[in-house]
Amino acid sequence: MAASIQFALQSPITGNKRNSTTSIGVSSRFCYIKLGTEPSMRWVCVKRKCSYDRRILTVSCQKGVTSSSKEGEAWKQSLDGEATPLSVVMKFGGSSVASAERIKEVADLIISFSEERPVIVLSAMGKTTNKLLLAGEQAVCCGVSNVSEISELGLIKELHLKTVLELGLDKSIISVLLDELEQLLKGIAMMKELTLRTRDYLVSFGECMSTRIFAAYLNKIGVKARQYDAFDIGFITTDDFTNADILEATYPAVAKKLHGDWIKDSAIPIVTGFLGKGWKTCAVTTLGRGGSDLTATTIGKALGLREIQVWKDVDGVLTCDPNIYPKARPVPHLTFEEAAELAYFGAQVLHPQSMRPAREGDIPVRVKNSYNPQAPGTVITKERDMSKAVLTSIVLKSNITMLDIVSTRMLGQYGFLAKVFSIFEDLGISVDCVATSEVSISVTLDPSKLWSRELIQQASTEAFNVLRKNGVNVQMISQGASKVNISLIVQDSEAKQCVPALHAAFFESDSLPELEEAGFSDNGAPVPSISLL
Ligand SMILES: Nc1ncnc2c1ncn2[C@@H]1O[C@H](COP(=O)(O)OP(=O)(O)O)[C@@H](O)[C@H]1O
Ligand SMILES: N[C@@H](CC(=O)OP(=O)(O)O)C(=O)O
Repeated sequence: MAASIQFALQSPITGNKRNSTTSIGVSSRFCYIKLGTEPSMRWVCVKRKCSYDRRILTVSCQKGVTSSSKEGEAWKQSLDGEATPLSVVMKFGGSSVASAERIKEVADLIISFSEERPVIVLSAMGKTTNKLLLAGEQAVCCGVSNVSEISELGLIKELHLKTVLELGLDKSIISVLLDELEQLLKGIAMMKELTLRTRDYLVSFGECMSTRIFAAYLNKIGVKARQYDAFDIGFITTDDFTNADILEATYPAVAKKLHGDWIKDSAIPIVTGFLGKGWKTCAVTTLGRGGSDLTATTIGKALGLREIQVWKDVDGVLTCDPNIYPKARPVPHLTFEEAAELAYFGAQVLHPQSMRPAREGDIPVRVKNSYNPQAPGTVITKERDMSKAVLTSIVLKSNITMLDIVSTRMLGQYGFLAKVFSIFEDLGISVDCVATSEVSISVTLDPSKLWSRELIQQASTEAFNVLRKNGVNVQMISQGASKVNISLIVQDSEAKQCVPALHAAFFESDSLPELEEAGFSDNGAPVPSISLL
């Protein structure tokens, strides 16, 4: 099939239409078009079914979103007209690859899906990322000569070397990285500082080692695999170290590399989660904690895959955090919007940004349990049957700050809210929930979006009743435009008791558990929000 496409592009700025023959590449479901020749113009991804029409495409160009034309050209050459045979991406979190035994189990799981031709994304083994960060903190103050004695460095070495040994692999696959890691820690000790940039480079050792070990193990047992560092295959990000955003240029570059290599010599790609490369600095960046989920959905969208699988240590997305309330149960279906809200409000199970590429590519995300693969898990799609849904899940977010602004000067005035929010903007503080009256505004400060739908009335009334019966004073309620969330703000000291009470009311029997008498401290201290999704 030819993949050269005629598009009449309409400039979003001038409104002028201009004919443009934009040669592009296609993946199995998408095609990418580069708008303009300047590097600052963005890639646009459209559904492949549109790609063979001559049609007007109106697009908005985002400032600051960049793409390299060189990559686009190379990508075009490799993908022209060809659908990728890769079909799913499977991401395994730290808990799924925490030991040699777990790695063997995950390898067996992948082999059992061999007809899928998967791309594998891995996080660092177990709690390695936390240990690397602690080692970095210790290096800042321990002195160069004591770096070898840092306890976390010892634990990291021990875990990885033991794993390599138990899997029957050659330790040379990680020994260079372990030496480099120690050198880096000595550098930190010498400088007596740990910048955000260095922090990202430091934690990257976790994913770099886990993927090398896993690929080597698959090859050893006769399953052809190829290891990739995400920062070397086109994961191009902003330079916001520790919390970088993926840039549009990533999609064609990653698709080109993974698809092209597969076509030349098919081997299961094993990709480092969580990592990218800053587009200006070219340094290693990270996508925020838990960012491997986002790596997986980005690959899913780039290649237009059939499904994105995120394998965890729980039976899917649950009705609440099982660490707070063990009776939490799996939620079988969620929409992208609901899952994103859950994640924004702090449900640790998914990375807050990870739903965006899946939603844009309309690719189902399945959250599964690598310890219990038979469990159906949670399927996240664009739409689901909402006819019986009242409440989906409860998230508790601690230590948010609530600010009450009271001024009689607001009465009958205009522009007051605008002034307040411009101050937050100047300070770079994102506002979470807002409630207003004629003379006051209450805001909670943290990132999120909120909703309203018919059922919200029922859900919020019932939630209020549950909390009132249990003596909890709701300080603020907020529902916003995204239609999938209500937030109730209560005192920190009462928050953990609210979750079982709400869970029992909405997901269990009719009888409600009584909360213990809780002292209300009204001292304006940070309060948590309970988000009811
Ligand atoms: N609503 C929720 N549903 C499922 N898990 C949750 C929820 N809220 C918090 N969690 C926690 O998230 C953990 C899974 O996420 P994460 O640690 O990122 O997994 P992984 O490292 O395997 O990717 C679970 O073990 C659970 O403790
Ligand atoms: N290892 C990184 C990235 C990640 O996604 O981890 P996990 O999948 O284990 O949450 C972290 O701990 O943040």
